[in-house]
Amino acid sequence: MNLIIDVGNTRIKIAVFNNAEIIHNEIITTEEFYFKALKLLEVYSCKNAILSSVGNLKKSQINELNSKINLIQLDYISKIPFKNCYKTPKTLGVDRIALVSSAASQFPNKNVLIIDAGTCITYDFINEKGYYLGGAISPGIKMRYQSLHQFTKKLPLLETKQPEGLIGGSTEECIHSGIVNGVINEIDSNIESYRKKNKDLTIVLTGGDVNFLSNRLKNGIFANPNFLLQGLNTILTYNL
Ligand SMILES: Nc1ncnc2c1ncn2[C@@H]1O[C@H](COP(=O)(O)OP(=O)(O)OP(=O)(O)O)[C@@H](O)[C@H]1O
Ligand SMILES: CC(C)(CO)[C@@H](O)C(=O)NCCC(=O)O
Ligand SMILES: [K+]
Repeated sequence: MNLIIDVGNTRIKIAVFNNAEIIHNEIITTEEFYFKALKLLEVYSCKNAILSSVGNLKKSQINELNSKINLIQLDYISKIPFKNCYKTPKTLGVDRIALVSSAASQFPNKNVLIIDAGTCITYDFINEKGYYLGGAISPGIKMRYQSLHQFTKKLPLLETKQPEGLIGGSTEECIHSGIVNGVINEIDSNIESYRKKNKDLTIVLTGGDVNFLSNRLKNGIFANPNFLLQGLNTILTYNL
């Protein structure tokens, strides 16, 4: 059994894999981290673990866990199942390394565009030769709501909501239209651009907003909320 930990910018996800199958999956807080990890180690008698962090987790918390189990901390020197052509490999987010590893293992010899709609929306492209070329980073849905509120005097902080239509008839409707229609147009139009350049393109959508977005986007997309966790499990297996 493998223990898989994904420390995102907003939330920590912890999972247990039996070979390629997820048998436990939950979202935890920073405070719960050590207790929950230890508990899962024992309950499932995990032998190996991997941790990817782009967020806040204290070094001491990681060291504590490291003393209990063989823990791989994903970084830019970890062994990965693709060729990294990013111009600044040292600054590439480890979450993106995990997503691309997932694509390399689940869709070998395919052009794959991975869209992770989380705190940020990231686009990552790996070609059929297994070369990772990069992609794009833009603000996530929640971040867009927060920034409109934070950087203006008059705009309220709203929860994500499907807009009634294109033309917002009130302050709230205008915000929902601007953000949600904006994100959907951004994603659909990026997909179109990638499709024009790559005839045979596999598209994967993941991240905290996957459910909100998947039926609002144009067709032909694999929605998989566990794509990043699966990538971490792939890297762990690859490094043992
Ligand atoms: N219960 C929730 N708490 C926070 N965000 C949520 C929740 N449910 C859905 N979301 C959405 O998920 C997004 C955050 O995604 P996710 O949980 O993947 O972020 P994360 O843990 O920071 O991971 P990453 O850093 O990889 O994006 C937010 O934009 C928000 O709209
Ligand atoms: C882009 C985020 C914030 C998405 O979680 C993360 O992957 C990150 O911190 N990346 C570092 C910059 C880069 O990937 O080039
Ligand atoms: K993300």
